[in-house]
Amino acid sequence: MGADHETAAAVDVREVVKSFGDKPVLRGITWDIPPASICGLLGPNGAGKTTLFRLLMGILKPEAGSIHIAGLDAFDDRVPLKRLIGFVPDEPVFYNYLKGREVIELSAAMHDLDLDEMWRRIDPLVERLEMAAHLDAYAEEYSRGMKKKLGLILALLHQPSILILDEPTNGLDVTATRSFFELMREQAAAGHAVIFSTHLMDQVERLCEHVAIIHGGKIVLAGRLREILGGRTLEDVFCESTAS
Ligand SMILES: Nc1ncnc2c1ncn2[C@@H]1O[C@H](COP(=O)(O)OP(=O)(O)OP(=O)(O)O)[C@@H](O)[C@H]1O
Repeated sequence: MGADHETAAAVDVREVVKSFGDKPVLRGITWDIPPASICGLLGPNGAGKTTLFRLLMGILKPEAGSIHIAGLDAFDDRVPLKRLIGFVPDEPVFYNYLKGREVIELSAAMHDLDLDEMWRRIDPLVERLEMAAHLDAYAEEYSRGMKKKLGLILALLHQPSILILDEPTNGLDVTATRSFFELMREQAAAGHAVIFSTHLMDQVERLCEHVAIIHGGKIVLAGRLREILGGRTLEDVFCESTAS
């Protein structure tokens, strides 16, 4: 797989190209994401982070190149991959006629989970995210942060080995952000890969072992955060990498 680390990559992206109409967005993305680690994806507005995540999720198909996740093709094998991946989109959207509890149960049914077992497992997470009091309200009426929390619960419902999170802490309050950090560290400690996009440098510095910066349709910098920083701040590294 050509990874720059000892273990096989959880996600292996090779020379991926994607355009919208005649507008090229990704011009040859190559990126290895190791298992059992937290990787932050940074990039200026419009750099293509969400587009790349949609490609990883098999929502979009690359025009050229390949994406393999746990050895499966991200587009052709997108249905079996749903069992391995938990995804939180930038702006989670829910059916307007379902309460939070029903959204969770629908998602559990789609993953073929036993409801009693699922609730026993998920209740502590619901408590940690302070969502227990809101599960009988309609999810579409939730605040932005509450929608993110429900999205995170859904992403973790089926115990995926890879988490893909698009700006996961957008809208989260201080306590919820702290809970999110703890949860992500637990996921990585359990051997799972966590990939998340953000504009918040301090979150990457506090949470991530690996980082990647996307700019001009390419990954311009990727690797272990400590080695990349070399004593500089991530903000400095980011500004240098995205200057041209
Ligand atoms: N469905 C679409 N149709 C046309 N253009 C699109 C579509 N989706 C994204 N784009 C364009 O692709 C480019 C990358 O967008 P994307 O949302 O992937 O960037 P991003 O890095 O996630 O940005 P941000 O940090 O602002 O969230 C932008 O120029 C955007 O306008």
